[in-house]
Amino acid sequence: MKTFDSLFAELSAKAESRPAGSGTVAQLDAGVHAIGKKIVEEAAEVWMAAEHESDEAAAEEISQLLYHLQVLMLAKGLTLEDVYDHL
Ligand SMILES: N=c1c2ncn([C@@H]3O[C@H](COP(=O)(O)OP(=O)(O)OP(=O)(O)O)[C@@H](O)[C@H]3O)c2ncn1[C@@H]1O[C@H](COP(=O)(O)O)[C@@H](O)[C@H]1O
Repeated sequence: MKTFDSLFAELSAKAESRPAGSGTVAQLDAGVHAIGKKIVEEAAEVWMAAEHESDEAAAEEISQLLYHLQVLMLAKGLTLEDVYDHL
């Protein structure tokens, strides 16, 4: 099963190797402003799913929000440690 850390390692490698067809590379190329808008959109979907949909739907939306947060971290050059320092 994929974890937060293993997904970050996977996305870091994609950012480095820039494989064709990667949505992550496309998002990184779109930049911080576009990624930030996606985060706000995904956060709203988490809220709506948690309040009005199934637990499974909420979990799926949460996974998408975590993914987009990681893309923003990569766009900003932030590491897991940079974030974990504040937990
Ligand atoms: N976990 C994710 C993940 N979660 C969410 N997303 C993206 O977020 C979008 C979800 O947004 P929405 O629900 O709003 O769907 P949508 O409106 O159709 O999205 P868009 O039209 O905005 O693309 C999906 O279309 C994906 O593009 C993800 N994209 C990739 N991953 C994982 O990241 C890894 C690398 O992916 P690639 O870079 O694409 O190879 C792989 O392991 C993937 O499983």
